[in-house]
Amino acid sequence: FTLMASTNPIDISSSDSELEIEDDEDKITSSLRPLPEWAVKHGTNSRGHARLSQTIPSPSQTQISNLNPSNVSNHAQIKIPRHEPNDNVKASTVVIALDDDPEYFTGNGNIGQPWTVNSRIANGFGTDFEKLTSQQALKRTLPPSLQLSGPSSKPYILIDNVSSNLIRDSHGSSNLLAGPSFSNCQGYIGEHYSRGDSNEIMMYGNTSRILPPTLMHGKSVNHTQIAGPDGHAYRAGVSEERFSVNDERMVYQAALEDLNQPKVEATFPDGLLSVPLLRHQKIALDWMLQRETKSVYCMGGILADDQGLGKTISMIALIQMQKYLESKSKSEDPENHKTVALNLDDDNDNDNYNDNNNDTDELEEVKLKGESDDSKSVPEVSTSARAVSKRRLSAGTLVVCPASILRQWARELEDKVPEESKLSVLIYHGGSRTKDPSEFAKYDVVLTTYSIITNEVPKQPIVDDDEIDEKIGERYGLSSEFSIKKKRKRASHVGMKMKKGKKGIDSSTIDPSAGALAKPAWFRVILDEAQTIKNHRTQVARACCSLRAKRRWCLSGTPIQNAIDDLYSYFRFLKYEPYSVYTAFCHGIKGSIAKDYVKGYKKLQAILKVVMLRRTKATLIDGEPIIKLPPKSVLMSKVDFTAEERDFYTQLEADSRSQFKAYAAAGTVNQNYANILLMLLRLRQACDHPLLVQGFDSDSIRKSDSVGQVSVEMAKSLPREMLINLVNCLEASAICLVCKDPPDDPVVTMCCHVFCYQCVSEHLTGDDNTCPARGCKEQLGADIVFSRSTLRICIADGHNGSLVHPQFENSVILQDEYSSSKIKTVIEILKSKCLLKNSSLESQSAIGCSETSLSSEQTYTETDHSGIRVVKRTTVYSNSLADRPMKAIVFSQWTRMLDLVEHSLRTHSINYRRLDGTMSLAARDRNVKDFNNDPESLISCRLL
Ligand SMILES: Nc1ncnc2c1ncn2[C@@H]1O[C@H](COP(=O)(O)OP(=O)(O)OP(=O)(O)O)[C@@H](O)[C@H]1O
Repeated sequence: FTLMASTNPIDISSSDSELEIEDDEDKITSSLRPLPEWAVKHGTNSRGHARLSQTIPSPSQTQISNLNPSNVSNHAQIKIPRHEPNDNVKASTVVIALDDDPEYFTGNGNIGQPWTVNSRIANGFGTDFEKLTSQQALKRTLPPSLQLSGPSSKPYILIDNVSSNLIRDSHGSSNLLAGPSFSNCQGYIGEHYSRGDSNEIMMYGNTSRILPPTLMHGKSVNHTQIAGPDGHAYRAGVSEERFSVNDERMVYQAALEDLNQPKVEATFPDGLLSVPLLRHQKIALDWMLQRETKSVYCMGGILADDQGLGKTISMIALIQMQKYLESKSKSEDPENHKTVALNLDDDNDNDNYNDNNNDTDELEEVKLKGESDDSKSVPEVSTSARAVSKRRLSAGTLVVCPASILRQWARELEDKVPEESKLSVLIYHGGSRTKDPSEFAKYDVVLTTYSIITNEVPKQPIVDDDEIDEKIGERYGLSSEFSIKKKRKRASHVGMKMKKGKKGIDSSTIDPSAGALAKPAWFRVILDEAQTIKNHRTQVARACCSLRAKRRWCLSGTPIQNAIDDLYSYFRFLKYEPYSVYTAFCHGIKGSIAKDYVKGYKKLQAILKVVMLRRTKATLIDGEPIIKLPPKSVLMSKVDFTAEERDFYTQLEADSRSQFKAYAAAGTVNQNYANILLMLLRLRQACDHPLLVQGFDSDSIRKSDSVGQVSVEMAKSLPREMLINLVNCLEASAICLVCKDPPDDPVVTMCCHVFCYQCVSEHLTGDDNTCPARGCKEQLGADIVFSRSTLRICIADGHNGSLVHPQFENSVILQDEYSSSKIKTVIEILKSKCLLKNSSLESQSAIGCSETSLSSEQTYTETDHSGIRVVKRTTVYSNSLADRPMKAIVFSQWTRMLDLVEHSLRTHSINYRRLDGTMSLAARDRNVKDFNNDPESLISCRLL
């Protein structure tokens, strides 16, 4: 994902599907959004009520006023600008956020970094992690009566007693390692929401708002200081939530930040990458090379740099460097090279299994270098007699990532590696992917997704046995060492059994159902967005742990999202002994923290130090921030309704109130929980554009849905209770029952099982039409698989009263062509911030102004107090944004809103590209490329 000189966001709030009840609910909570009195007061469900009251800062009066037409929250948020360390930087970017969704500012993901524009952004709201969070949130909030129906849905993330209290933030998730961004976002949210302002477009620009010091870039923010136990510096950025000296999160965060960072930079030969590595990336490279070559066991680790610091490019540098060193050592000493280099049979994976496994020979093909016609730089396999006798299939580097960033990896490999040292890359994805594992040997890098790994690789067993061991151990006072030995014994027993009986863990080479990916011994496996495997009990985590690899890496900007347990899954994948054994992890880490958290976290710090490298944007190297970004400014614009829009909103609110009262009078609030959330959602939609509130016809459903018309027709014919039941099933289920990942494009079957649409679609058209849920024998068809939007729209259509009031039926504000107040404001901002500036730039270039360099490396010498001369280097970035063109990103939560914004963009001849979750990977990729590279476009708005 290509950097732009700076980026200003415009947010209209968006997710991939319409009418996101659970997102709405989640945001209500996460943003401390005031709720209307009628929704709060009657929140009779104890869980829901508790949660609501927790999140509402002041009681009813304020809440009511905030839903009054004059105070309706109608924000659009604009972030302005940051630029990246990229010489190719072409433009500045405005991010406009319509719909007041503070998730953009939670430091969670790339949205908080407008300068990293890539297809991940599309993922930010539509898929995996965010979805999971909101689904969980909804699940927690839904009354039991709404959760009973459908298949039992286990919570996806199990939070242990030890850690959940320690690290949950006010959103109930993540951010443990978020460093200053965590504090920033708390501060920001506190500041923003405590003011109770409304009807605003929020804009991040160079002006207006005085930001807390922690938000100011360019200031040398001392990270440890922010996290430090005295709390002073921290307080500057935190207005809503204050931490006591003894707050464990602070202790933990300080412990982690205090890790002694390595400082040695690798010497990276010219010509291997087309861009120079930044200093922190060279340091990462050196550290990774050390881990891969000097470490006796666990050859790899966790690169946990903050989002956007260039983990991908650091990894590509590692791959290139290893290839370079290999060819160098080969040319210098060909004989020695043969026997020493890269003996994949030393695979540290599955120790007990890999030795002497002659059983597998007959099932394996061999692709030793030299036997291949196309002997591109396949990692070399030792030609030692032992290795040859074992005849194991080998392959290069496997990168596993979410589907949404697969193309981005490919693009980075393409763009950042010059022609003369190109890496051969295979994208292992899609129905027509090869079934021949020997194909992998032809490529330096194979890119694939977590879903495919889950489908193709046999899973390791769940570690529950260990837990039993642990309990027994505790009961009888056995030491953790004893338990570990016991576990090892048990593991070797399993290994023996596998050798003989061909069953048990990692039967990849003997399990006929194992797919191609499970067959080779990989030279290196990289898990990008490794938090995907944070729950070690999930199939995806167990499948990743079964991959056979010599070197293993986890990349994650948020390595701990929920609990210390998250780390266990990485340790298990990395084979980081002894903590890769659950008992050792529990005794050695969780137990220590439970006993004395200060000491416990210090210990964890030391344990992590070995395998984890983490830097944030505020990390200093030799007193200098590792990356210098221009300040991010936030500008909030208040948008007034027109008289007609205000009438519309007032009427909608009145209808919603009376509907709610009717539920309350009938004692059916609990049963109508989903409807109540839907009513709140409608009110928010009305702030964007009244048309969003109107029901959609089947055409508009089909336009944004993967399910077909037959499904819509069937849904229309179902009783309302059944539709609600299906919605509940869909929203209570955090994982797809086929791939065991958070569902991508989730659908629910009539038998109440939830899948990714892609996962279940094979069962709609293939030979086997039975439901793929375990034990379910229901026949499936396209007519009984429903998407969320189909269900919600059908529910809403039969829901008199809360939709458009008859008096507005023919109103002009309900026309596609109508440009709502908020859309008008967006266009105004785009014109004033971008078009004006860009046209003046154009005229400058016409009179011969040259583009200034964005960054340059400067070397200078300093004499320290002992008289030693120290050579220092620093990268200087141009602070001037004035000479760069401006690009903009417009977010919305609703794809329908994107349609409406698009309409206005076209009307005003503003060039744009669209990006949303309904688009194919190829289409997304094309649009991202266009957005980044198209010199024609003065402004490209990516609508997410
Ligand atoms: N040395 C460099 N020169 C030029 N561009 C760079 C450099 N390092 C990183 N970038 C660019 O910065 C952007 C962010 O990098 P990257 O995606 O690797 O970050 P990341 O740490 O992997 O982020 P995330 O946690 O979101 O995955 C990319 O567009 C990348 O090409």
